[in-house]
Amino acid sequence: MDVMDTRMPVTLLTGALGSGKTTLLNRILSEQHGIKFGVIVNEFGELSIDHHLVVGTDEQVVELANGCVCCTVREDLLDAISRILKKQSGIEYLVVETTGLADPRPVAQTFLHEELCEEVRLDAILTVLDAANFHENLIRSGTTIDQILAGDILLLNKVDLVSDAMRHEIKEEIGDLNPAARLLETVNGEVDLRLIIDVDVHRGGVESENAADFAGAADLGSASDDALGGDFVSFAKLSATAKTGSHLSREEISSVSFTTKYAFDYERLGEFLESLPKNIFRGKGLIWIEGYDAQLLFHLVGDRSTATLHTPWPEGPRESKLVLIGQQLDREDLLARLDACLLKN
Ligand SMILES: Nc1nc2c(ncn2[C@@H]2O[C@H](COP(=O)(O)OP(=O)(O)OP(=O)(O)O)[C@@H](O)[C@H]2O)c(=O)[nH]1
Repeated sequence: MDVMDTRMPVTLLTGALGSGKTTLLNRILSEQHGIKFGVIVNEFGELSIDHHLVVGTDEQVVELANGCVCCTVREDLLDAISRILKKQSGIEYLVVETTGLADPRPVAQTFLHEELCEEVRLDAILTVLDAANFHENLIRSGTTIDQILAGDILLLNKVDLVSDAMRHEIKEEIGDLNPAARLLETVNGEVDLRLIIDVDVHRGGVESENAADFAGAADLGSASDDALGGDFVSFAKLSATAKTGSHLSREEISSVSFTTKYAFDYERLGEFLESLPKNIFRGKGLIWIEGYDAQLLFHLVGDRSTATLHTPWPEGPRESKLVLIGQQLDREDLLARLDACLLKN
């Protein structure tokens, strides 16, 4: 990095649903590094659960509205970053976590926009890969390949869940797809932060190797801007329109969200979660179980689910939130079955 470069570095954190992005983010935020991070999270599904799971303070964490950041909410991203820059909150470094379904390339393009490029610089695109669901994710969504191709650093996470032979096979496949990227293996996102954060300093001036691609893309963006009266928002809208309904509807991926102020019955909820259909490959929830003072944190990734006691419920009325993501979901059936797990009397 140029020693005079005072722009705020941005790490773009991407990777398939449930690959371990929030786990890594929390690791980054929790370590003693003396850097004040700002975080922007974007989730797929109408409910934000990550917002409650990220360890930063409210002031540090900005949540983007529902949507896939690569398709529909790039304007929000631009606004969110501009607000962070204006706030003078002392934030020195920004991490943007995209949904697991986002192509990071158009998101990265946002940082090259003239409104931002003098104040922020893309440090690296960090792609988290789920070793346990590597092939399933490749088959399920074309964006998994986009995420691998775009990554400057690839973290092969969850290596604890696969055999050595499988790990080697996956590493070879990744190497064939993106030989230029730095490939690191991790469990629960445990990694030396110097290898992933502010890498152009630590690697001696190597800024995002894929940035050149985005520079080209940004030029294209400017050309469209001129045609639209030089207004980036219009360009973003145009791209959004062009892309809306593209990859998510083609892949028939959707989400069902459920919130309730009633407590769940432990047994009934357990039976429901164990009998989830195979077309649901991601689930996340913070759930109130009758008789428990701590929130139950539920995660489903592929065919593996965990339920652990999280932090105690804050004072006041309790509200459970659950999101299920999959292909060709039977929304009415899922909502009715969830409702049947509640204790309403
Ligand atoms: N066994 C194992 N589990 C992991 C590892 N990393 C993360 N997990 C678990 O995987 C689940 C999903 O992790 P998250 O960090 O929420 O994944 P994410 O990529 O943020 O998920 P989305 O926001 O839905 O895309 C959680 O239950 C984590 O505890 C790992 O290396 N090994």
